[in-house]
Amino acid sequence: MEELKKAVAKEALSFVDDDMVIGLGTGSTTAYFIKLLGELIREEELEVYGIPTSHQSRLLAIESGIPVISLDETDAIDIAVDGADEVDPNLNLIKGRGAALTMEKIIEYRAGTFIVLVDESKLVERLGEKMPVPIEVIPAAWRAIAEELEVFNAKAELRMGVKKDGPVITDNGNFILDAKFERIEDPLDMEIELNTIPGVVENGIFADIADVVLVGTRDGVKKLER
Ligand SMILES: O=C[C@H](O)[C@H](O)[C@H](O)COP(=O)(O)O
Repeated sequence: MEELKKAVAKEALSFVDDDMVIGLGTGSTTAYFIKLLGELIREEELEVYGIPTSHQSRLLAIESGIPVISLDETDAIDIAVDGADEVDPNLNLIKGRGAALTMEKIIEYRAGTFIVLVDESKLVERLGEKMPVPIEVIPAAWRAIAEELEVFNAKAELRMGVKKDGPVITDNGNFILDAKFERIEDPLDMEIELNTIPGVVENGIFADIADVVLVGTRDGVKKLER
């Protein structure tokens, strides 16, 4: 599995050019990309800037020698590269296992080309088949929102910390609800609908924003495009 992640990360380097501003996703697959991007910048003396989507990607980018900037320091993001938890046949995604979904969506929505890196185990027929939808919520509203999600036939659990007592706190200081849906008929509709609940900051359905999905398979890297 690690080999497949490395292979897609390497393939994503073919989208990188000099003078680019690149959105840097979060997670184990993107971590390979960030390290390889650092090497490429050094070897080819590129003038490339990274916009991190989390503390994780920011720290790793700095460690890898990638100059980092923030969203308000640039007019345009050329490409963004990130992993995903599920990808459906229309290239709609579930993201947020690492609780970084809000900043990821802010940056990837604005990128000229959004490139997703996954291994073949992430491909599903229908979103929500295997993974819950992570929802970032204002802490004071978590219980009310969890109850409201029952209207959508979803069972929500408050995500708890590992090596920390109590709930996970996101980079933005919020909680995460993991919502297991019985069925998500229309990902775009559901994405919009969830964000209308007061107290929801953002949800992990990324409908209609991936341009390219690079899939690591045992027979090599496959490229899916919208
Ligand atoms: O918040 C985390 C992100 O959405 C990750 O990009 C996603 O969970 C994929 O992570 P990984 O590449 O580690 O499977």
